[in-house]
Amino acid sequence: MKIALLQLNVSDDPAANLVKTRALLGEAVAGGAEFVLTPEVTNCVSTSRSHQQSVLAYEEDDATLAALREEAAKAGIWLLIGSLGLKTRGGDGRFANRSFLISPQGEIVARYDKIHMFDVDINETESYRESAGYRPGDKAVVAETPFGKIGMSICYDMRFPALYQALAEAGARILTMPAAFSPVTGAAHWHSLLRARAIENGCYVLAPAQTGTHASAAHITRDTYGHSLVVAPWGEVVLDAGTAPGVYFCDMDMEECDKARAKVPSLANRRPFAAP
Ligand SMILES: O=C(O)CNC(=O)[C@H](CS)NC(=O)CCC(=O)C(=O)O
Repeated sequence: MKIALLQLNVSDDPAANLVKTRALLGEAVAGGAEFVLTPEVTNCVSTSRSHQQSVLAYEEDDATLAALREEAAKAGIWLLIGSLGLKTRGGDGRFANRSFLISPQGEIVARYDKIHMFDVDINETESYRESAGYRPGDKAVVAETPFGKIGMSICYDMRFPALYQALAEAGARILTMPAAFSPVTGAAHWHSLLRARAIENGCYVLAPAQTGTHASAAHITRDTYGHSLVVAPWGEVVLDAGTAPGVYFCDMDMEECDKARAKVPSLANRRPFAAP
């Protein structure tokens, strides 16, 4: 089947970002994609909690979610909205970093809240405290589609292989890893992490990414790595989008999962062991 990854360079203005995302989604549909994926925080890249408070919405009011559901239904495609920053109720006021799988009827088939928060000091000038703004999820999610089960994750999750083992054990054959990756860690780790997750689980890895320098009304600049990637279950990188925003098409053949798993049945060969 033909899939398309949207590589985005969004700002912290959700309305403007929706215009861009819709245009690229239109190109993906015109190009024949049956499954389209967008990056992490498709609606808003921002590190300012006060700015997010003023522009983000609750799930039921979110204009990006409503519009993209409508587009998926109109086009009759599957759509993974890599994630949206959303307000949440009943907690401590932090946002959710939530991924959505949308059916060709425009229905929400599954939602997943990012579990692992990027609380990291990369160097003297670059540190992140994702958990200051976002409330982590605590539930792994596998979604059913006619072309195979999808194990959902987001960005920093990709560094925690136990999550993917659980997803693969639950039947996932596709692992989605939408991202807004740091350029420093991206150059060092991105391809290796994604290829490892594909190989060890015999799964397709689909990783649509944010790219470039993100404009911000709050004047806090942020750069992301780009390189939206598709890795086949045997570990080959079958798509690397480089750094330009745009629509990137790729073929996905689910028989490749069976072939890879037949060659090296590491999922089936797993063994229990006592803790060291
Ligand atoms: O903050 C937002 O708006 C949305 N969230 C993100 O962009 C998150 C947290 S800062 N980014 C990552 O997880 C990058 C992980 C990464 O770069 C690595 O694992 O090396």
